[in-house]
Amino acid sequence: MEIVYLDGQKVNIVEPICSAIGFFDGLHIGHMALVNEVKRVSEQKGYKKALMTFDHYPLYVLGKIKEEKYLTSMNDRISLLEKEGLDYLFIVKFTKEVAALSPEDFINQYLIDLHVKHIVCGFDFRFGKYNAGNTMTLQACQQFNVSVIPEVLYKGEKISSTRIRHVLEQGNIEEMNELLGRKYCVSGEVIKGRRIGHAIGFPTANVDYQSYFLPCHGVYIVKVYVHGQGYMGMCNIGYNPTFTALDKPSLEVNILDFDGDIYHQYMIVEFYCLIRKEKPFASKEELIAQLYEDKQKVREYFKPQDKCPMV
Ligand SMILES: Cc1cc2nc3c(=O)[nH]c(=O)nc-3n(C[C@H](O)[C@H](O)[C@H](O)COP(=O)(O)O)c2cc1C
Ligand SMILES: Nc1ncnc2c1ncn2[C@@H]1O[C@H](COP(=O)(O)OP(=O)(O)O)[C@@H](O)[C@H]1O
Repeated sequence: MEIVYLDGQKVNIVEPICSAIGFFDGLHIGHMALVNEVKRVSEQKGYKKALMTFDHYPLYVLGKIKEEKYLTSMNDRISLLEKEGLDYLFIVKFTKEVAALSPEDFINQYLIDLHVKHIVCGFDFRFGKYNAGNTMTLQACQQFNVSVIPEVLYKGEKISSTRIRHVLEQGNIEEMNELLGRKYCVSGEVIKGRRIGHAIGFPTANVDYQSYFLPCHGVYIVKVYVHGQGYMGMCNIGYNPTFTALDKPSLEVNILDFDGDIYHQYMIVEFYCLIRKEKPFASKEELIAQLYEDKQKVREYFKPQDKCPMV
C-alpha cells in the first residue's frame, strides 16, 4: 500500500481510483463495510483500491477541542488497512485552509485531481466549510460515481466512534472487540517509570500511549507483542494511588513468564477483559498479594479449555 500525503501539492497518479473517504478512527465494523465496498467496486471496474483519511480531527484543527484523543493511532490505521490489501492510503494534511474549502473546491482539489472515479462514503458523511457538503453534493458530480453505505447496526443501534468511546469508558472490552471486529489495541514505545515495579517483584513495561483515548482506569487481561512475539500480561491503567499518585495516568503491563530489557522497544497491547478497578492499598504488601491473584486470573483466562465432549 502506497501512503500518499496530500498537502495541496499536485500528485501524479493517473490510474482510475475507487476511494472510501472519512476519518475512520477505530476502523470498526461500520468502517469495514466501506472498505469492503471499495474492494467490490474496484474488482468489478478494474480500479485501484484506496482510502482517504485526515491527519487530524477537524474540530482540533479549528481549535474547538483542546486535546486530540484517538481510538487508533495513524500507525494502527496504516497497518490495519495494509492488511486489507488497499493500493493507496491518502492522508489529507488537515489545516485551517483545508477546513475553509467549499465542498466544490474540496471535490476539485482532492477528488477530481486524483482521478477518483468512484467514491464510497457513509450515509452521514459531511465535508467542506460549515460541513455544507454531504452525500448528495458528491452524487451531483458527473466525474465519479458514489456508493453510500447505510448505517451498520450492533444490537439494534448505529456503530459510531462516539458509541465506541462510551463502551471504552465503561471498560467493556468484550463489547469493544465485537464492535471493532478485532481485538482493541494500544501501542507505543516502552518508557521508563519509577522503578517501583522491580522493587515489588512485578516489573511493568510502561507504554507511551500519546494521543490514545484510553479505557477506564483498571486492571485488564492482555496479550502483548514485542518484535512479533506474543506474551500473556496484566495491564494497569491509572495513577498508582498506593504510592505517591502520578499526575498523568500510566498504562503499564507486567508480562508473564518474561524477563528482559524492552525499554524503547515498540509494544502492542491487545485487550481482552477488565478484571477489577484500580484502588489504593493500605500497604505495598496488600498490593503484592492482589497482584498474585490478578496473575492467577490471567493464567486461567488463557488456559486451554477442555474440549466439550461431542453430543
Ligand atoms: C496488574 C496490575 C495491577 C495494579 N493495580 C494497582 C492498584 O490497584 N493500585 C495501585 O495503586 N497500583 C496498582 N498497580 C500499579 C503499581 O503500583 C505499579 O505497577 C508500580 O507502581 C510500578 O510502577 P513503575 O512501572 O513506575 O515502577 C498495578 C499494577 C499492575 C501491573
Ligand atoms: N516481566 C516483565 N514485565 C514487564 N517488564 C519487564 C519484565 N521483565 C523485565 N522487564 C523490564 O523492566 C522494565 C520495568 O521495570 P520497572 O521496575 O517497573 O521499571 P519502570 O518503573 O521503569 O517501568 C520494563 O520496561 C522492561 O524493560
